[in-house]
Amino acid sequence: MSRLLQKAPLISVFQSLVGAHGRSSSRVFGILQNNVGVSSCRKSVCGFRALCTGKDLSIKKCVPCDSKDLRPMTEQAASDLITKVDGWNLVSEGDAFRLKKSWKVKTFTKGLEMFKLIADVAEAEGHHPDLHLVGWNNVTVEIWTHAVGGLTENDFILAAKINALNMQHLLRRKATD
Ligand SMILES: C[C@H](O)[C@H](O)[C@H]1CNC2=NC(N)=NC(=O)C2=N1
Repeated sequence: MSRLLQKAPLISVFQSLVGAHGRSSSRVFGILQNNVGVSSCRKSVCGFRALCTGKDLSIKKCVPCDSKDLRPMTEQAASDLITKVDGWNLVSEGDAFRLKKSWKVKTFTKGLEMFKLIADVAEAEGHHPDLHLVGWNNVTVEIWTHAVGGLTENDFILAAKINALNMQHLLRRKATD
């Protein structure tokens, strides 16, 4: 491998790496720098952390929240990832961020059925949301990583898996439907 690197001058490797993005190298580094810690589940590649794309969030696995390299992600990283989980909002509680999404369910018991579906995913992932059922048919789910007091990729994985659940039969049809 080192022989190969000796052949390819570093500058051309670097240009090929950042040129395709159509962005200046500082812009690419800026994005990468802001996203360190976003993909705690990815090994670093040539010193850069590969970025997680939303479409693969729902098939990823949460990492144990007590793993040593887990730390809260930056606001920029969270703002990038929130676009990948449909219907979820980034809300700040004090100086920390959480993910939040609400649904209207058909009945109180269908709200509890929804909790059970979400609980099964949370247990399978070892990562758990806060569940609220208010005014008999208003469900709100909040997710953040308690162990680090902020957001990690685990939270977005759980949100994506919740989005992938078949819950349509539990939900009230929107007025616009
Ligand atoms: C060891 C295990 O990862 C921890 O107990 C888990 C359980 N579920 C969790 N869920 C959430 N949302 N945050 C945590 O820090 C957390 N920790």
